[in-house]
Amino acid sequence: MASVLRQAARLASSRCLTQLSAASSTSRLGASSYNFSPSSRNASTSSTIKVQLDSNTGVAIMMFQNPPVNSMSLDFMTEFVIAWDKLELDKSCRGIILTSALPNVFSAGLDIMDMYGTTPEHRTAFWKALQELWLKVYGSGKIVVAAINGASPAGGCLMALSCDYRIMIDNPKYKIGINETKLGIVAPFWFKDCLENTVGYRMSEMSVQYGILYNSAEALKIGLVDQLVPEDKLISTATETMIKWFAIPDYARQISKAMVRKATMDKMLAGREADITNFVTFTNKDSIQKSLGMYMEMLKGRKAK
Ligand SMILES: CCC/C=C/C(=O)SCCNC(=O)CCNC(=O)[C@H](O)C(C)(C)COP(=O)([O-])OP(=O)([O-])OC[C@H]1O[C@@H](n2cnc3c(N)ncnc32)[C@H](O)[C@@H]1OP(=O)([O-])[O-]
Repeated sequence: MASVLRQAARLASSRCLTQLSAASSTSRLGASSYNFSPSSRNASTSSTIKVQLDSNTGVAIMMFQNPPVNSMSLDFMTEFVIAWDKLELDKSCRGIILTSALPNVFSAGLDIMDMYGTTPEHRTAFWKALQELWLKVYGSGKIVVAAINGASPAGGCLMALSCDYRIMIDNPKYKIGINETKLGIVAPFWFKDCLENTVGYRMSEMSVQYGILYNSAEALKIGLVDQLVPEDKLISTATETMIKWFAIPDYARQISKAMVRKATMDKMLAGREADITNFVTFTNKDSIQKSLGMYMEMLKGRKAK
């Protein structure tokens, strides 16, 4: 317990855990009384991340708008982390909903063009940015809900897995999963750990090897998402869910969250440098560059058909 408390304190001092006063409890709110617009303010400063914070409810909605498919480029991830840090520092924000401002896609995962034909220096910066983003989201003391409104493969799935609760639009055309092997590449251990922590060992073993993308109903069945809703109910359900979570005292919930996530966080923090080296060495290989190039061709060709 002492080490968990230390970790919670460390996260707090590194701004991952935000100390929120019990006085900010939203017991004055009920899901039915939720009304976003009057008190919401646009807290966005970036071109690819739009943030709307309702200071009455404490709910922030962070929308990805990096057309065409919200791929996680170095620029996108840098802007994400800047926007995230602002929310972490904002004491009026108690929870964050991650969603997409684009139709049909939550996020297409890592931007393949950042991995294909780029220098090792660029890929080092790219991977560091991804680690940073993940550490912030996974280690956050705020309540984080993914409102998955479209396709969410690979890095998009990781982003959803890093949240506390996942709500997906009930539509079989939207797929989610860790599909890296289908591209001829390997998801790092922390992608696998997040999946395993969520759906269990056997399901992860199958998923990561076969690179399975699950439709919404399948994702619910294996526990990869927690709830399915019609499209027009996605944000209202995410907000109502958040408000229910607000009823739990923050401090107790934050320490419990840090305790549950500690082993996964520690593994990454201890292996960060090695993980970067692994990624850069792996993506230096001609065979991997060839696979990435072929995959990009396939994506572009699919569109041409
Ligand atoms: C080793 C480390 C671990 C790796 C983790 C990862 O996340 S690896 C990533 C694993 N990710 C995947 O496997 C997902 C691959 N993507 C998809 O499956 C689909 O794009 C979709 C289902 C997300 C959306 O379908 P849709 O029919 O709505 O859209 P569309 O298909 O027509 O594409 C529109 C444009 O976007 C382009 N583009 C797309 N994705 C990426 C990308 N990641 N990056 C860059 N660009 C991408 C696509 O080429 C096209 O460009 P164009 O021709 O306009 O210049």
